[in-house]
Amino acid sequence: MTETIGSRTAPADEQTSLVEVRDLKKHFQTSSGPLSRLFDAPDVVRAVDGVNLTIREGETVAVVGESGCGKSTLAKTLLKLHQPTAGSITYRGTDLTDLSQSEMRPFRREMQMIFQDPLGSLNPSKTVGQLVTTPMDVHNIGADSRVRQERARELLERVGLSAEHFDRTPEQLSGGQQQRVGIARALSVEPDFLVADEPTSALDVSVQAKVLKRLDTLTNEHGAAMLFIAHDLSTVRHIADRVAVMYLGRIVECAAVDELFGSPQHPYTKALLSAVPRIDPDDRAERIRLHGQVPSPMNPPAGCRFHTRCQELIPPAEWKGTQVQFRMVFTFRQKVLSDVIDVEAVRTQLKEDTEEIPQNALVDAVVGRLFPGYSADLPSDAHSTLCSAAQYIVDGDIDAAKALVRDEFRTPCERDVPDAESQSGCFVRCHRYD
Ligand SMILES: Nc1ncnc2c1ncn2[C@@H]1O[C@H](COP(=O)(O)OP(=O)(O)OP(=O)(O)O)[C@@H](O)[C@H]1O
Repeated sequence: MTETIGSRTAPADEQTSLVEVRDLKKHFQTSSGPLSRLFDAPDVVRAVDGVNLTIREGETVAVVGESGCGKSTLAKTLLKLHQPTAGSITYRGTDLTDLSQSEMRPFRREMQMIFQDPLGSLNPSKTVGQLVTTPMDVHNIGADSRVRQERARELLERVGLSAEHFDRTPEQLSGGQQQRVGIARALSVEPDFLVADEPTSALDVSVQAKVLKRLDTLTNEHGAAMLFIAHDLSTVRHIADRVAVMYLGRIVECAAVDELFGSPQHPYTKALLSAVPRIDPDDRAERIRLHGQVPSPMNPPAGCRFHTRCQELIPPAEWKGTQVQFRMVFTFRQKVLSDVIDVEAVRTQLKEDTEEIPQNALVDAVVGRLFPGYSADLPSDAHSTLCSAAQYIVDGDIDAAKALVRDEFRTPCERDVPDAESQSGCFVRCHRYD
């Protein structure tokens, strides 16, 4: 494995680090995957698989990525709501990794979480007032219950609720109001570190911006650092200082927010950004469509995990065509490897046009189904590999087809894991930046 670093410029104002996450892994054992059904052994879901992240005092770091990439697992593991499989979590210089739940208690006040589903995270039998005062009771904040109630009222007002909400139960509130209670409750114990897991995704679009603004203002006023989890980049632009882009259990790029939006480096970040709606027509970039599906975290691709979908996939040194052509033959390879072709369906369709199908017409049709372009423009040796693989498929020898394309269309991106480590907390994990 090579150690390759793509460093980005550090933010100007270096601050003391509050949370340090090093090579953090959280794997789940499950018995629902194909291997476990076959061999009666648990499959391993590599939900978080080698995350390095530094969060500084008072800083907001956003983690963004598609559904299932491991954001929530990262958030929960970081707070020790899940026990890490490997790696370390350090908070203000204390290694939390192996602390028991009781040893974690002193840190629970300082590290608070705001959940995605506000109602699910609020005890329905308590009033709003009780929900905000209870954490203060537990952690002994404020001289007596009168002071705590006073503080709860003040906080509820600051999140935009009024005295009339104080005696209601969560179910009597709207989603936006419930999430405001969640924010007030988390802030009531004066945390230094907040983890907000998609705090507005369950809310109406009309209230999302208001709740976010409130969360941002209050976190800044309290001087708390925040890890903010979001699906899409547009949500985080105005709230984050730094953004970490996550893909299949790993962070692929981390940069100061303006740098990430102004000059994204990782091909995955570029693709995510191209999907962000822009108001200014001059600012609109062409949408980058990624290839194929997100692979399973039970069986992630070797090397760079993004290579199977990457639009900037690196061709091997001996490749004679263009990068775009290599990307196309690689798509052909991926389709062969994942058994997407049904030769009988191709045969049936050809039969609609002609009774007697010439052998090479069937091979050409299979190539046409699997290759996303005009294959005759390819370098001749690549074109003949495509035809040979299609011939194997037509002959029913799918293993030979797979072996051929696997050998002939290799990319350096699948060889090594692009690694990243930087003092600044900003990096790109991509072989293009080796
Ligand atoms: N307790 C669990 N047991 C088994 N697999 C799990 C468990 N929790 C999460 N996973 C799996 O781990 C992977 C990452 O899930 P996670 O919820 O962390 O992703 P996410 O990026 O937060 O997704 P979303 O944006 O949809 O919330 C998924 O494949 C998920 O199915």
